[in-house]
Amino acid sequence: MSIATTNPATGQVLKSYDPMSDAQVDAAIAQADRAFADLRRTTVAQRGRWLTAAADLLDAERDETARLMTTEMGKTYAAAQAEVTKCAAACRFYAAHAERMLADEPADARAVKAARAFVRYQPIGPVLAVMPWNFPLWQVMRFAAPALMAGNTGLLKHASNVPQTALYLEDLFHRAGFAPGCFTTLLVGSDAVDRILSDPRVRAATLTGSEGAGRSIAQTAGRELKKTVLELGGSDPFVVMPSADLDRAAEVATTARCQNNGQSCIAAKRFIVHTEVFDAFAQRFAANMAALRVGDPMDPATDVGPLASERGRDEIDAQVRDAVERGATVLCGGEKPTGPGWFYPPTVVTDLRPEMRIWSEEVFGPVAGLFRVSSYAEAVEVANGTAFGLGANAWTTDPQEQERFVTDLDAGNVFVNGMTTSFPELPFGGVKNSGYGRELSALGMREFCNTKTVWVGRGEATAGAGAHAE
Ligand SMILES: O=CCCC(=O)O
Repeated sequence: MSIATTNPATGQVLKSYDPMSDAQVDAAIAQADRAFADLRRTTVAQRGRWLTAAADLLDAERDETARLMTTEMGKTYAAAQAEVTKCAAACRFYAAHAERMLADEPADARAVKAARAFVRYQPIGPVLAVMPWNFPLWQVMRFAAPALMAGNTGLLKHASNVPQTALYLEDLFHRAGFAPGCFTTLLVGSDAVDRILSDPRVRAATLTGSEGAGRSIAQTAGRELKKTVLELGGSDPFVVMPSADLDRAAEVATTARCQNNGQSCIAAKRFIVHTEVFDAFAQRFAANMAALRVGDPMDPATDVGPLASERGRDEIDAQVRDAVERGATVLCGGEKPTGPGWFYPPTVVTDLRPEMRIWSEEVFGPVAGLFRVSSYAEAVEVANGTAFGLGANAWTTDPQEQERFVTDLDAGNVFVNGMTTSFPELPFGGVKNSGYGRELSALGMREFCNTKTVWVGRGEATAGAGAHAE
C-alpha cells in the first residue's frame, strides 16, 4: 500500500509520500536512542509540563486537526473533534498522575530480611508503535502519553493512509518541548517493521491492528526477546436480556455499532437478544439504524461517513452478501451504493447461522448481526463463541444477572448497561485473539517500564524508598 492521503468521501488521492530509506530509518533510531539517554534523566514534572503543552496545542488546533483526520480516513468531523479533545485529556491525565504511577512502591522489608525493599519503575528505551488508521490520533496518544511520561522515546509506524496525521504527531510533541528523537514518525510500509524491531536499540513494540499483524510482530519480538503489547480485533457481543431498558439499549446499540462509521475494534458487532424481547428490540434497533444519515463526513448533519478504504467496503459487502446467499434476512441496509466515495449504509442482518462469515469474522463497518437466544446460558455461549475477547456489553437491570455477566463474559472489558469505551483512567486490552497486555491507566504506563525489584541489606546506612530522576 502506498503512503498517501486519499479522501474516502471522493476516492481522490490528495498527497503521497516516498517511504523513508533504510539509512533514514537507521538515523531516526539512532536519534531516538540518544534522545532516550537524555529524556530518562529529566524529571517527571518536566515531562509533565511538555505533555501539558501538547494538550494545550491539541485544544488550540482541534478543528484543523479534526479536518485532517476526516480527510484522511472519513470519520465525521464531529467525531474527529471529539477525538482531539480526548487526546488532550489523556495528556493532562498522565501529566497529573505519572508521578504517583511511577513512584517507588515500598514492600515489606522485614518479610524479605532487608533494611529496605521496594519496586522502582524505570523506562526501557525506544518503543516501536505500529498503529491503525481508525482513531489516527487517539490510538497513538494512548501509547505516547504514558510512554513519554515514563521517559521512553517513541518510534511511530502509522497506517499508510494517515501520513499527515502521523507527521502532525511528531511535530506536536516537538513543539510542546520534547527534544528531537523523543517522538519520531517513520514513513515506512509494513515490510519495514521486522527490520526496525530487530534493531537492538528498539526495546519493545506496541501494536493496535489486525490479528495477522499482531502475529507477525509477536513472531519478530519472540525471536528478538522483546516485550510487546498487542491490541487486535474484536467481535464484541451486546447482550440484551428481558429486564433491559429496550429504548435505551436500542439507542446505545446504534451508537455502539456505527461509531466511527462502524470501524472500531470495540464497536458492538453481534447483538444477542433474549427471545422474550427479540422482536421489540429488533424493531427499535433497525428503525434507529435506518434513520442514520450517511453522507459527507464534514456535514454536521451526517451520522455515518464513508469507510476508510475501498477494500474495507468491499470486504463488508462480501460478508453481507455471503450471509444473504446462505439465508440471512436483512432488516435494513445491505446494498452497496454506487457513486463516488466508499459509503455503506447501516445494516442489520438476522437469521444467522454458523456457516456464514458474519457469524465468526470481525465485521469492520456499520453492519450488525442480530442473534436470538432463549436463556442466560445460551446468551453467554453465543457471546463467548468467538476467537476474540476485547469488549463485551450486557444489558440487564437484574443485579444478580449483572454480576454473572461480569464473571462469565470472556473479554478484556465488560460494560453493563453501556457501550465499551476507553478511558485514560481504566486499563484497556483484550484476551484470546484480541491480544494481550494493557494500555491506559497505570498498567499501560508500566507495560513499558522495567519493574525493578530493589533489595537493600543492613550493611549500609540507607534512606527509604524515595524520589528519583526518572
Ligand atoms: O479501535 C479501538 C479503540 C477504540 C477506543 O479506544 O475508543
